Amino acid sequence: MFLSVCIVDDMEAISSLEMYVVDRNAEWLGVPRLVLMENAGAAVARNVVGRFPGARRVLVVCGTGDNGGDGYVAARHLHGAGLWVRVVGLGEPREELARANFEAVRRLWGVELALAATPLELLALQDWFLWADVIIDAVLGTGVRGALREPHATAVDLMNAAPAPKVAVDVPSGLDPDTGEVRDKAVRAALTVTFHKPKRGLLAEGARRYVGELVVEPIGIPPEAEVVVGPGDFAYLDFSRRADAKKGDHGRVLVVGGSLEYSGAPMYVALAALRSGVDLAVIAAPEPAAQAAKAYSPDIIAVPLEGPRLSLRHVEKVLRLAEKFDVVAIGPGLGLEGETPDAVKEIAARVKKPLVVDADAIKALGGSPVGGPQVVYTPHAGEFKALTGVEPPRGLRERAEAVREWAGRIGAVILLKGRYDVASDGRRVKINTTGTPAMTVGGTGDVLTGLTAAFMTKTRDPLEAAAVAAFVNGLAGEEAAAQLGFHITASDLIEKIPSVVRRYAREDITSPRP
Ligand SMILES: NC(=O)C1=CN([C@@H]2O[C@H](COP(=O)(O)OP(=O)(O)OC[C@H]3O[C@@H](n4cnc5c(N)ncnc54)[C@H](OP(=O)(O)O)[C@@H]3O)[C@@H](O)[C@H]2O)[C@@H](O)CC1
Ligand SMILES: Nc1ncnc2c1ncn2[C@@H]1O[C@H](COP(=O)(O)OP(=O)(O)O)[C@@H](O)[C@H]1O
Ligand SMILES: [K+]
Repeated sequence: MFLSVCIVDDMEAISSLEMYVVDRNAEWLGVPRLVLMENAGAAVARNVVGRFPGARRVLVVCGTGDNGGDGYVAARHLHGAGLWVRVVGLGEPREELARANFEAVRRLWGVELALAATPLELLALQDWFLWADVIIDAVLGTGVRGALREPHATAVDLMNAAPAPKVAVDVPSGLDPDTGEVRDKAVRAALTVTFHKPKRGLLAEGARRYVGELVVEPIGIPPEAEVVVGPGDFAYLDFSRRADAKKGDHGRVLVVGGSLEYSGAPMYVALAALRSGVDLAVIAAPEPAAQAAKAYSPDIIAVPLEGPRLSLRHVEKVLRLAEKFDVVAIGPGLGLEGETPDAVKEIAARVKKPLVVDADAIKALGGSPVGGPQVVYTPHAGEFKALTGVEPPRGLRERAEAVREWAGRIGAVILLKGRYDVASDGRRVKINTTGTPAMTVGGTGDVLTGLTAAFMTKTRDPLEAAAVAAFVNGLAGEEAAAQLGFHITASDLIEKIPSVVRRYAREDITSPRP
């Protein structure tokens, strides 16, 4: 199966953030989150009946988030299996999924449901905790933040004080799902039923006394959700702004590109970066391209490099300039004449900034690619061959394996563009499925470079920056093509970038800390 190549072995632990991303991307692939919740709750019910066959009386303690939602689903299934079920809710859920399952339980006259939003109200239900043969802990899961507040803390105390074995939903409440640490207290479960993959904290040293026996239950997340780029991946990018922000806080991109023959490519990169939400996009280009950029748009600042093409005599100036930027994109429109390849090599080797290497710069570096934790190559198939010496395989499985292998060898991120874009950092693989054949028009790769550089100012994870850039680029192309058919230009993509990003990114304005 193709995707087994890309998926880390299924007992691999994941973080709560990775779980959130997979969950949202499964939804984008068409698996409703309510289905995931139903499968999760049903898995809990199945394990309760399976592991405690003598149990008749079950108490389910539900928080106000989706962990609680799972609890309400489990309550309904256990009730349906003929057990005597009582439910304590620590407040009415706000989220629609948990709310839907809360409402479903509330209407079942055979299930006793009590709401307890304060420690006192919980203590009034103490006999329910003593009544139960099994207690299901559906208070907090991967959404836990910080020290336990009330009435959650009292709920944990009451559960731990009760003699009945506890079954934790996804994560024992109070345990940090990523580190396994317990800040003040946590449910000591006999059994933890976690979903899809174990959260890293469940396997941590010392977590066992809270986790008890661990069961990992599939909940219907397709393997593609592990590798596809989707709305969940925006969680890696920070688009928020502080009310007291100043120019440059939100990213400065330097584009090293252009030549006597080509002036448009670096402009596309700079304009795409600006539309992606950076504060400054500056082009360092040979004079003809710099003049063209200045003439074309007041949004672009162009620093002229004298002569018709990038040469060794420009290297020091470009390196000095780069110090004032967050990310450097090099390649579009440079050409490969004269000293340009050597100048590219020199700049790539010495620039101390996150770097996006595209187009002619990939060819210039071909034989001796530069690696680095913040280096991203964005080749199409021909440039991939120039970079690695091998044709990218045609099959998606083989393509993903080749990109992962070469990203590992070079020690950089490679985003191989095509019908499906395949990105890897040598370990993880991301596959972008958005886009349209209308995008074979010139310049769409430059737009992708601008998006990638811009997003690298929003995260420390260059693989995610490149993956989300490909996702946005493809959707921008789809939206432009929906209007214009196969007559789109790269400029049409740039115009669509803001609305695509705003659909998925959280663009909060955070009030500055006093
Ligand atoms: N992702 C998936 O694929 C699937 C996920 N699923 C399930 O969703 C769970 C994650 O749900 P989730 O994100 O709603 O978080 P969850 O753990 O319910 O807690 C949020 C609530 O707790 C509260 N709260 C937080 N910290 C607190 C504290 N210290 N002390 C007190 N309260 C605190 C917080 O309140 P707030 O901070 O918002 O005021 C909020 O109300 C996951 O573990 C799994 O079980 C399944 O359906 C299957 C598919
Ligand atoms: N046939 C296609 N279907 C969907 N998207 C495509 C297709 N061809 C290219 N793209 C997209 O167009 C963008 C540029 O790709 P490509 O044309 O290979 O680069 P360049 O413009 O550098 O030659 C990428 O985002 C890629 O995903
Ligand atoms: K829990």
